Amino acid sequence: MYTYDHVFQPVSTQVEVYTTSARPLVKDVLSGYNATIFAYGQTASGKTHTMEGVLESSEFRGIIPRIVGDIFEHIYAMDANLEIHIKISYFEIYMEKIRDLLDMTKSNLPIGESKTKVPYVKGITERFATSPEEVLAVVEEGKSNRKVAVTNMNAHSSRSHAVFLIAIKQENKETRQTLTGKLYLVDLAGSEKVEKTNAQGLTLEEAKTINKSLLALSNVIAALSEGNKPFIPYRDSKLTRVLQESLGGNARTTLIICCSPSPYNEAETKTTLMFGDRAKSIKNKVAVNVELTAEEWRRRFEKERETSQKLKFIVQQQDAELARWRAGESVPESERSRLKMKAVVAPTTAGESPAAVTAQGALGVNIPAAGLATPTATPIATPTPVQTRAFEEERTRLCQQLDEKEEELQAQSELVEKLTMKLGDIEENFEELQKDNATIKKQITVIEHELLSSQEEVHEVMQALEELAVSYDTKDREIGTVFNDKLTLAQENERIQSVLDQRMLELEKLRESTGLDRRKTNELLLSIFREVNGVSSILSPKSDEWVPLSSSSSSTSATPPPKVTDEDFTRVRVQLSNMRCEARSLTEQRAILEQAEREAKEKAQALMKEVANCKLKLSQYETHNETLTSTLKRSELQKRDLEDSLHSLEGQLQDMRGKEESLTRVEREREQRTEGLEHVSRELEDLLEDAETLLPEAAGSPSGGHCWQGDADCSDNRAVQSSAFAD
Ligand SMILES: Nc1ncnc2c1ncn2[C@@H]1O[C@H](COP(=O)(O)OP(=O)(O)OP(=O)(O)O)[C@@H](O)[C@H]1O
Repeated sequence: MYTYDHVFQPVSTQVEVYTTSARPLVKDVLSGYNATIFAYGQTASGKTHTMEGVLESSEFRGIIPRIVGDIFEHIYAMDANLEIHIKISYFEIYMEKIRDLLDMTKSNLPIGESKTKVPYVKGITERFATSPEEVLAVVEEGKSNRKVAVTNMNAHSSRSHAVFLIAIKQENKETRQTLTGKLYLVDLAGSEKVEKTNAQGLTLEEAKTINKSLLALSNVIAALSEGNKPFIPYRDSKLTRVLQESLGGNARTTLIICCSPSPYNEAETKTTLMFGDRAKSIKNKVAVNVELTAEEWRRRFEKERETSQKLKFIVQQQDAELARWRAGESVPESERSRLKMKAVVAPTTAGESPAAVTAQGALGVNIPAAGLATPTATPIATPTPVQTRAFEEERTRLCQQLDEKEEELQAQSELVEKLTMKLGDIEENFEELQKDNATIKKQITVIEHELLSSQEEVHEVMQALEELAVSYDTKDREIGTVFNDKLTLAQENERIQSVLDQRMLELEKLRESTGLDRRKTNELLLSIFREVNGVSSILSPKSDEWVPLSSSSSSTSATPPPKVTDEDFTRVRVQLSNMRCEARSLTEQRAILEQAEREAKEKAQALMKEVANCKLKLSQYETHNETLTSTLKRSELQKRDLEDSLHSLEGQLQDMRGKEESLTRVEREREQRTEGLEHVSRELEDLLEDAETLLPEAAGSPSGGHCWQGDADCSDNRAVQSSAFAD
């Protein structure tokens, strides 16, 4: 169950919404009150439609164009004695930055505080307007600037709070009295949940910031609705800080909550309804922003003084009468004091400012009547000439005192103003310094991280270098061993080659000698065969005659063979047996030689194999050697690269150390500056405290003429509100 002042149906028209929720504020603003209209709700629920609508359409125009029209209508019908100034500002709060929509160069405006502790946007553009058209032109300008920002920075219309401010200052040309009313028209950012939008990156940041500022708004509203909270967290976001006056302060505030009827948005709708319900219970403390002229203050002071003198006189008379009664004297009726206190202090509405009357009439705000009327109902005893003179002297003295106090007060106010400004500047500087400090700290952390990672990197590089050096040594040793092996192999190869050459020579010789032996053996065998042939021809069974072996066919018929004797036979037989022996020994020699040849061949083959093996090994070693050499070269290159990177890392390390030193220096300087600033701000606070103690003294003196908000001694407790105009 939620409670609201009014609920509009989906079919409600723009006129209905305006007439019910916004129109009553027009009179309030023109009577010197502050007013605010907020539009709250999730994206696309109709906030902009409600606040702006379609500017050009008379049917679909929203609150802004309608209220502007009404304000001007009222102004046109007002007293000609009033001088009216209308100033317009238009800004948006996006990602906790205040952007001036009437001057795009102002993208991060600070928030300041007026003398009366009212927050305002420092340096915001204020445009004077003399007609509704001019105001609407400013609205259009702001809207188009917002569109430019939208296209430049991704669509953020629904993610920024747009604040349109109309400040109306009325000055009575006769009395110089001024009334100031401010009207804030706020189109809040969409209040949807982050998870529902699937926001990521910048959008997520935006959503978080919006949620943060809307959370700050609901926290402020919650704290205000509880009513007994000593602290209201206005400073938690720029939105609540800027609109501090509108939230539980001096403003008549209307909150329009826009809800979606879709079941999909049930959660958001419920939150929105609860937000509105809670906001409903807040009670603002409204007061007219009136500035009294010095003349008005003096007039009131004179009145007060007269009353006090009369009262004093009555008291004196009554004291005297009492003394007489106490002394046992009877005071006759004719000498008794006839003055009644009531008659002197009887209130009257005469002299009350028109603004206060309007305020009472229109808003029912309990503003006590101002001033005291001269008593007319009861006659006052005429003072004696001595008393009159004394009064006159007293009056002159009091007037002088009043002038002095006024001057003092003026000087003090100026001093306070200056000090406040200085304090503001110092606070700004301090904030900036704190921001710088935070940035520097972040940078230091980043640099420290970088330094740490670089140190780790250097460490890793050093380790890698060490490992490389170790592997380099191992490889070097391996290469040395391989070189030695290669040398030994080459020597072995040479030795084997020489042995091989020797064996080849031996083989050659052996071949030659075998060839010679063969030839000899052949020749011998030939001669033996010849001889055997001769012998066989001699011993041929066909004839008993010897046929010479060499000429058996040709000389058969020519000469008869000689006669063979037994001796010849014996000789031949001996010769034959000798030849047989010789042939046997030769055959044996031949077999030995053939065996030796075979062995030599085998040996040669084995040697050849060994040589081939050696050659293979050599080529393998050479390949291995080449691989090792290339690995060595690569390792050397790597080593050189690593040395280079080590050098550059050392350079970086030195740079970082330099940076670290400079950062430490900056940090030290900053600390010194912070200390200095703190010292200055302490001094300023002391000064302000002194000034504050001096101010009430000055204001509370019997002749004090200024009335400050909340001053209990003041007969008229209407707030004296210094507005942005005064700033
Ligand atoms: N009551 C209504 N009648 C007709 N159209 C409406 C109404 N409310 C909203 N719309 C339309 O719905 C659309 C979204 O509304 P609008 O832009 O006002 O939403 P919003 O809450 O301001 O959104 P955002 O948070 O994105 O700024 C607009 O096209 C608007 O014209």
